[in-house]
Amino acid sequence: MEDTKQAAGASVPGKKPFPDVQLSRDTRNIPIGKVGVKDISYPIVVMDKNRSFQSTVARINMYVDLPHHFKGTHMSRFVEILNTYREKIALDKMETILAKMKEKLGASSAHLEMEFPYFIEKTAPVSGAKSLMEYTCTFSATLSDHFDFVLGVKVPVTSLCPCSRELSAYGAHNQRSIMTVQVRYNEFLWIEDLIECIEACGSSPVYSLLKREDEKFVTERAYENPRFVEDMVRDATVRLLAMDNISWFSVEAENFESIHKHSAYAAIERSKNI
Ligand SMILES: Nc1nc2c(ncn2[C@@H]2O[C@H](COP(=O)(O)OP(=O)(O)OP(=O)(O)O)[C@@H](O)[C@H]2O)c(=O)[nH]1
Repeated sequence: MEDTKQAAGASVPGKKPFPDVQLSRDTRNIPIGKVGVKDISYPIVVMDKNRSFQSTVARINMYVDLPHHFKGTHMSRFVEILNTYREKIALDKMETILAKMKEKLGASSAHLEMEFPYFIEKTAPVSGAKSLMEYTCTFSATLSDHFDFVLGVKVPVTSLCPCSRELSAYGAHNQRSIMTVQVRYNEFLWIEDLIECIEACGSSPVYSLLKREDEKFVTERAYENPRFVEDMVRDATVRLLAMDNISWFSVEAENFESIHKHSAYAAIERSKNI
């Protein structure tokens, strides 16, 4: 009877009330860890080390937990909350948005994930030609009894195989690799600084624009700097351990092998307990 009353829901004057099916009771006794909306495309603002801020478009996921006795969550409220912050969705709003999600959805935990392209101006190593390069970044935040935030970046690099270089009379196989880094930190960390740290771990950084003199330079630099996936994640670990403000990290390297159909892969995760 109680449930039927609750399920009566909102109404429009003169019309039959809309039943609130989500509020009805579920009897399977199974709570849900994450339920919500996925893949919303939405404008956000990201702090930019050189230009103060940068506007971009994120793919956003928003989830909350759902107690066992409710049939469903209220999907429309996630988007309503997002719309409240419209032009102002940025890193410093994540905890506020999560608190609103918990409040409006009566949840004990809330998750907010954003994946977005971030652009950095790079300078070619010899010609000095400038161009914008896109990096895929992620913000992943959770609010339960405490706030947790993880910054992630996918950094493309060139890797040149040390084994191939040793064995071959000419050249060495080399390929584009993706290094994926995720960090928890105590003091503000620029995306640019994290990218610079990871880019140094491959055989060479990659660029959007290279003239012929640059091409010669990056080809030779990679040859002089061969790297296995193991070298890449170990070098990254040394560098990330030396960054005092980082409390936890995970780093992965995937080399899209040019002599195989599969990739070479390595990963390291460390908590610094600071
Ligand atoms: N919970 C849930 N809702 C879904 C799903 N797929 C679509 N929806 C729809 O999400 C819409 C919005 O639901 P609510 O947020 O409860 O909408 P509402 O009752 O108008 O909003 P409130 O008054 O704030 O509760 C409904 O039309 C649902 O049918 C699903 O898989 N689960």
